[in-house]
Amino acid sequence: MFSTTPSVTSPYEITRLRGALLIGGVLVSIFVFADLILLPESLYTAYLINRFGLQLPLVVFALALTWWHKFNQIKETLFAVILVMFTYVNYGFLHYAWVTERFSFAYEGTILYTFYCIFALGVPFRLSLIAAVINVVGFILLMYMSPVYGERVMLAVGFVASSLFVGCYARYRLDHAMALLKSTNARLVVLSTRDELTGLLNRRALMEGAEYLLSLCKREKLTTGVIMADLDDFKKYNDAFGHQQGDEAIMMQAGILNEVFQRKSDVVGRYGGEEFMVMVSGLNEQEVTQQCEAVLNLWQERALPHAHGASHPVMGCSIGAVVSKPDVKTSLQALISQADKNLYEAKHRGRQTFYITCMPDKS
Ligand SMILES: Nc1nc2c(ncn2[C@@H]2O[C@H](COP(=O)(O)OP(=O)(O)OP(=O)(O)O)[C@@H](O)[C@H]2O)c(=O)[nH]1
Repeated sequence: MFSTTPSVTSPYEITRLRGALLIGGVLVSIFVFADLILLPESLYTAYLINRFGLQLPLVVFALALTWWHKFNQIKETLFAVILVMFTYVNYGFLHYAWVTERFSFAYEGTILYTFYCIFALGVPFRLSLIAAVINVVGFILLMYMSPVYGERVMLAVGFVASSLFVGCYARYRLDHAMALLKSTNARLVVLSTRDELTGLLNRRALMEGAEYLLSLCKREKLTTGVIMADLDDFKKYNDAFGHQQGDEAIMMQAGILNEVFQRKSDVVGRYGGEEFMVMVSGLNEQEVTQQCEAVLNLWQERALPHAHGASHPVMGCSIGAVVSKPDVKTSLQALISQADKNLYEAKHRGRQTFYITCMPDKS
């Protein structure tokens, strides 16, 4: 049956990630100039190898992978792995600078990398936490091997550990808010497109779906059928058995329509009150006739006793249908109006029957 669920826009997300990776590469390069001012010249070669030979290629590698068809499936894990590798490459230089020159290279990059991967590249909470734990353990081991910051070692460890975990917690809150937003959105889509009683499309979504199917039929040169079904003597039924039981008959009608019109492309909805509309595609008059008969037969099988004084002893419906080979001028309103006329003809012919015509009329 026709669905109105919106699809995910991943091409935009990929473009955004490419932009974020490019900015990441530019940031690394800018920091190179800032760092070179502070570093002793003897460390230049090691530093440049570390940045341009190891860190930057990691960014380029991630950027190249964005063109891979499986990138979407691996991107979160990839960015988490890159975060750890990036950080450990930096630890390598920190260690080297200390061992060779007793130079205390800054540790703040560790925090910046984590924030960049978590927020700009979107590494989710669990992977962020795993990466943070690995990076904090690495930092503690590094401080154990080379006390780069002297008596401020504990302060550095505390600062790195708390910053990384604050980042992870913020990611957790963000993931939670996003999940809530997603489920609320999905709920809103259901509320705005579905009829509460029957679960079928409501009038607005029905019209949208029907317009869409009609334009598809025009483009693909397919026939289209509009079927209007209206419960018979429903006022009498309501008066005799009450509104609640009346609602159950309406739900029964929805169930019957769902049973008969099962194709994904079928547009099935509640037109209003006890009137329903279905739009089908690619079927000829004979096939639509069979579907109308199937609906009436299923009502007969249900054998739901009708109110005293109704035109038939059991509940059923009348159906008006129209089949058309639409052209550019064919409008949905014209099809509905013809199906409605046919419905009243079916009512006029004694109810629990159908009346079908073709548009334009073949006779
Ligand atoms: N229980 C219930 N009744 C509804 C609902 N929507 C509309 N109705 C009732 O459906 C009845 C429709 O009555 P009419 O338009 O006179 O049609 P009818 O009695 O079915 O007569 P025919 O269509 O000529 O066979 C009204 O009494 C409405 O109150 C609903 O959601 N639940």
